[in-house]
Amino acid sequence: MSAREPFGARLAAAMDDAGPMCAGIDPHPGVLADWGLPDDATGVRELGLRVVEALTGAVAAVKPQAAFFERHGSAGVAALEEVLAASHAAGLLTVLDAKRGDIGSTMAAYADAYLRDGSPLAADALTVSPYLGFGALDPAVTAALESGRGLFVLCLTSNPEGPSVQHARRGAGASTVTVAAQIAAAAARLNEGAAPLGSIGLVVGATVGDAVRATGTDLADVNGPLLAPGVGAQGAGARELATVFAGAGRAVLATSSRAILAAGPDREALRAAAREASAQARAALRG
Ligand SMILES: O=c1ccn([C@@H]2O[C@H](COP(=O)(O)O)[C@@H](O)[C@H]2O)c(=O)[nH]1
Repeated sequence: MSAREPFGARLAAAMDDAGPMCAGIDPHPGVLADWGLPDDATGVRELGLRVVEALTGAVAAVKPQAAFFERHGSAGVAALEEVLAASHAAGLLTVLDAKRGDIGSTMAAYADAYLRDGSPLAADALTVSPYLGFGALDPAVTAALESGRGLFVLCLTSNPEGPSVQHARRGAGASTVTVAAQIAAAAARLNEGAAPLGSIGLVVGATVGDAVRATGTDLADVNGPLLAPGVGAQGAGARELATVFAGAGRAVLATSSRAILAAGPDREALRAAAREASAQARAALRG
């Protein structure tokens, strides 16, 4: 067992302090250009480090999107390692958005890469995909719980293509159950008894409209954090957060990337945009 407090407890404390907002670190080519940075590994490194420096204390967590670092090969991955290390040094929680998922034996290697003390790519939490079966995530669940880290399991994603898989039903007659509801129930079982919040969270987009009700997904009983992408560039705002997460608001960590980064590169403007997004999320989810 780890000396570190469980991720759920650390995240709950960070959200109480800074508000329920996570800033995404997504160095798109266009964002790098707007910041006057090159579209290479030095550019993504610089953007990531500036975000961490500017937003420590203003948001509960940062969420580097692995894809934008991997685009630049090994130098980009080295930049991601530096951004993670700077966040840890600053005491800022990290959610690495890499959406890993594979057969159990390979999942164990992903767990080793992202959820093990001493690994250069270790984050406080990792996004994972349950579409090889929730049970295939077991090595990551074990590694996360043993090391005081967390997972966010894709449940109802923010993109329009998600429902074709996530709303699918199994069973017959009145006893059908959706894929999303099964994922939420599996997470709830892993979080049973945890306080103030378990460490096995879900990804539920702020853009999903009526999908929580329509799929019979019980968010109120998950007892784990709910990562809510879709705020800002994908069109969701305070109203959508309040509606989608009614009854479960205290567990929600809203996340926004492009809309916050658009305020940069000026440090004070970036910090002000993040603080404003955080205040709006707090009012919508905890007001
Ligand atoms: O359902 C999901 C899961 C993950 N994401 C990721 O979040 C950010 C969103 O970026 P914005 O610029 O705020 O739109 C991005 O890294 C996605 O890969 C998501 O959008 N939806």
